[in-house]
Amino acid sequence: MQRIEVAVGVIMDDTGRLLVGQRVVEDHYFNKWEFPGGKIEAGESVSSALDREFREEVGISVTVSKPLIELEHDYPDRHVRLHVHLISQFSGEVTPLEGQALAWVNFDELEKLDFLAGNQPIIEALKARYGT
Ligand SMILES: Nc1nc2c([nH]c(=O)n2[C@H]2C[C@H](O)[C@@H](COP(=O)(O)OP(=O)(O)OP(=O)(O)O)O2)c(=O)[nH]1
Ligand SMILES: [Mg+2]
Repeated sequence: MQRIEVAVGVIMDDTGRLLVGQRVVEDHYFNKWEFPGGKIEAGESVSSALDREFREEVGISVTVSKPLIELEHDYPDRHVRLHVHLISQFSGEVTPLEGQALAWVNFDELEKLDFLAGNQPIIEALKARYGT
């Protein structure tokens, strides 16, 4: 199976809450929570893919981001490599442009969400860095 390269962005607000979205595509992962992002197109860097995906899905332009973690996960129907960046600067207003739910959640709330299975290492990395 082909490995899909994915750019994923984590934004934390001033109070330590994280931006999460709920998937709207009606595939196996319908309604699962994720960090916004999407597939990296040919010739794109992670940063430019992030900026494009956040413009399309969340209505903001990503101006500064840095790598947090890179990981691979095998789902039954697809293998993904997630390039996860922490976004520290953006412009525009966060807006759910694809009809998806978007929410700002703290770590306690994050743990209760039905997240994509591949995301546990991301959550662990965030807790190691910011959690109590
Ligand atoms: N955006 C995102 N994708 C994730 C996360 N965790 C995870 O395993 N994935 C996987 C699920 C998908 O197979 C893939 C992302 O692809 P996607 O379906 O969101 O791609 P896309 O936004 O480009 O959407 P499309 O144009 O193909 O419809 O990465 C995550 O936290 N955020
Ligand atoms: Mg997406």
